[in-house]
Amino acid sequence: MSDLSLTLRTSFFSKTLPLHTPSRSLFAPLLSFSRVAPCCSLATTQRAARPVPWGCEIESLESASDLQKWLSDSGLPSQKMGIQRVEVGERGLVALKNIRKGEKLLFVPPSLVITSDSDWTRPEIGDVMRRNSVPDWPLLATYLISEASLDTASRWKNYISALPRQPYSLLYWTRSELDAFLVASPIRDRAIQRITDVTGTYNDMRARIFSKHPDLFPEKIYNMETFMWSFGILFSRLVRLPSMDEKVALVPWADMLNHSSEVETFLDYDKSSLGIVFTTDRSYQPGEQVFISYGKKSNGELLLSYGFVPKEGSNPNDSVELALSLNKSDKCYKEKLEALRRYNLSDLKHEQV
Ligand SMILES: C[S@@+](CC[C@H](N)C(=O)[O-])C[C@H]1O[C@@H](n2cnc3c(N)ncnc32)[C@H](O)[C@@H]1O
Repeated sequence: MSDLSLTLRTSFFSKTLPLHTPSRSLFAPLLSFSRVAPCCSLATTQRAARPVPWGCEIESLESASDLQKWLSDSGLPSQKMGIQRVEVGERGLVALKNIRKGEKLLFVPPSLVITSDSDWTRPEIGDVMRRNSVPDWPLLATYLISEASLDTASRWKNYISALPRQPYSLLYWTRSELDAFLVASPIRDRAIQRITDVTGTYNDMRARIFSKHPDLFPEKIYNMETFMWSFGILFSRLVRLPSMDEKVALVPWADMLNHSSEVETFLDYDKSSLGIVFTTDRSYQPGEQVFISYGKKSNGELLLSYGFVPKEGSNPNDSVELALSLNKSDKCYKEKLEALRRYNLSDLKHEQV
């Protein structure tokens, strides 16, 4: 494995963005979040990044019908849901017919899913990526940019046109916005770390690959702005599919589903129907928005990866991280330590206090 893949793995190897995996981390509940939620209007006041020349406005439905037509022409079976403007999440999938509890929906065939194994419209770019053992995340980020820049020559044209030109993402927040809105929150440091990781990954890719093949990777197309966009898309839409060997994938159509903390249903590959599905945990009437779960995440985690915060008080998985310390000179040190262990707080770094 080359240095590059090692460096990139350091940044992204442990990154998971499972729409299906409950999180066990605890983060501070950020009261200030609820003032930004649910649509994160801050997204419009970001650093002065040049917008990418593809995708659409985040609430746009213009490209949605083209997307739907292309998907059904390409093998997506007839759907009980359609893309509509919704109150929660700008655009979402809305029931067009009665949907029963326990029903499987979607059935997106693997041929319509983007993974690290997907064919590149320009195979010579994929060859360079493979030769350099680029890990999944930066590989998929580069794949998205490559296919987006090819416009109608890419088979993903209709999908990319329906992606937001600027996804809601903390990647676009300026340092002073992070300082102001995430004051005293651990999410502030994690957001800064994430921005540093994405920036570092782009710089590595540029130094070790892009600059060596300027004909394949012109800076006009492969630059910090397009990388921020593609990572913003990956953070907010990539799923890990347990039944596909934990592969990470972009699943067109399924990625129009918004999150609700009230539902407990996750995307996965269904071996019997050979498609990506989820099973409803409630019934839906025509006109109701259908939701999945992005995982049992706190408000802070949802903001960090998806750029939104649920309505105040609506997330039963919201949680707070409390930093506790225990002093060895405390005369009740032993008893307190035992009590902490009893409540599974044993990862406390009591040795150092
Ligand atoms: C997988 S996409 C879902 C489709 C997206 N609404 C669209 O129009 O492209 C995830 C993004 O949808 C939005 N979203 C999802 N669930 C939401 C919710 N409960 N409240 C507000 N925004 C939500 C956020 O912008 C998030 O980054």
